[in-house]
Amino acid sequence: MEIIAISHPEFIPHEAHRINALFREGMLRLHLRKPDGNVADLNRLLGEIDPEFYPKIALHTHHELAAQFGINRLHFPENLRKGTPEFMLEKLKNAGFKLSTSVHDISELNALSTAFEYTFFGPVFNSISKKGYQRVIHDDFYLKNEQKNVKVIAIGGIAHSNIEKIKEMNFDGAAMLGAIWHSSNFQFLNIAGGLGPRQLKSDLKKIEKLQFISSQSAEMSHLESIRLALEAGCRWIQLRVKNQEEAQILEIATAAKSLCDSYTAKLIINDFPNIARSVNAHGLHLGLNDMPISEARKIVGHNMIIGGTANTFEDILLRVNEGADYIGLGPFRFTGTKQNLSPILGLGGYDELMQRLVKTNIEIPIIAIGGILPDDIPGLLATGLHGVAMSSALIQSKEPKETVQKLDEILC
Ligand SMILES: Cc1ncc(COP(=O)(O)OP(=O)(O)O)c(N)n1
Ligand SMILES: Cc1nc(C(=O)O)sc1CCOP(=O)(O)O
Ligand SMILES: [Mg+2]
Repeated sequence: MEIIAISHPEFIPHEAHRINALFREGMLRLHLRKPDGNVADLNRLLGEIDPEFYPKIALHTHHELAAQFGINRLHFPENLRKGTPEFMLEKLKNAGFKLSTSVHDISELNALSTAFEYTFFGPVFNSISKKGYQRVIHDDFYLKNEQKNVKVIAIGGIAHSNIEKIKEMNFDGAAMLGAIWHSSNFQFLNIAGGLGPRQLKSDLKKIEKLQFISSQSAEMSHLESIRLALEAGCRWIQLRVKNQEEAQILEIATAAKSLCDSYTAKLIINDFPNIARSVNAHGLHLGLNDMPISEARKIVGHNMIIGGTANTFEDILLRVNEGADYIGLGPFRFTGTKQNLSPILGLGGYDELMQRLVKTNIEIPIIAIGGILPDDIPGLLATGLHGVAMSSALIQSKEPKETVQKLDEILC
């Protein structure tokens, strides 16, 4: 059963990053349908969508943009189909385009050109998004195979609650609009959940709420700091080595990986995508001055977690658009652990940024970082963030095990 998403008919705030996020969560196809949208606005929106998703996008209007963006899916709304000669459709198909169309009268289904890969048919239920758009079939409808010339995708009023019904009616798939964009959340995730990629994501890409950042001092090496954190109970370790040759960092990372493996903890490598890949780390963390996340993705692949640093709302949007799996947002207060700190956020800064995320429906785990002490955590969690990353407070704790136990209780 194919699930196809249809864009909101108007241009909506932060649309590109919502679309990027939906694709990353497992959306397999998006029909970009902006009936009144002009070519400049559509061009701008496409420019903001991650190019890796262009093969999954079908254009309803302004087909002339397909060549510019390397898009090979074209949709022919009913009127456009009726005005396009068969030989043109065949020519497009033979040139490698995948064509789709829309039908509202059931008798037209088996007369459709086989140049089309599939057609939308509906509304099968009363539409959620178009008021007064009433269904054209009854509850006991069954689509016979001999009625179809091409695959038939049900459209109109599709939601989580009726998707099973669509299967029973023998449709080949379902297209959703209102259930995605009229929800206050990324409803698609709930509906598409369990279809594959999202399941994979939830298992492999779980972000721990307590993250330890390694550090080196006259008293303690990176590996010793990692052992201290592991023995205390931390299960998410970020190796953050500064001012050393890459070959030496690789050596430390290799030892850190076997140490983490022996405690079944996750190792995240700071700054170095190639080292993260070489040691088969669980994740990679990149700052705003490091390699862009989209480039690092090409090195480490899609299954490795990539976290990105942010200090402002604009940084967060950038990280979401780049495909970050979590965001390290900081600094909370001054810390000597990192040089050249960004402006300090304080509790007020987290509160304001978290509220903006809720208002714009952006969902991504946010990890607070920078000079955090155990007593800061309840206040930080109350802003809605996911967890915290700490270095000095754990290393300097007189009783690291008790401290981690206390932190786990607060964070769980
Ligand atoms: C969880 C987490 N958040 C932020 C950072 C900072 O990364 P970056 O901005 O690249 O700075 P350096 O750590 O490289 O100095 C982090 N490491 N982890
Ligand atoms: C690595 C790092 N990044 C920060 C940022 O604000 O981006 S603050 C920071 C240091 C975290 O260590 P501690 O808990 O000792 O302050
Ligand atoms: Mg960095």
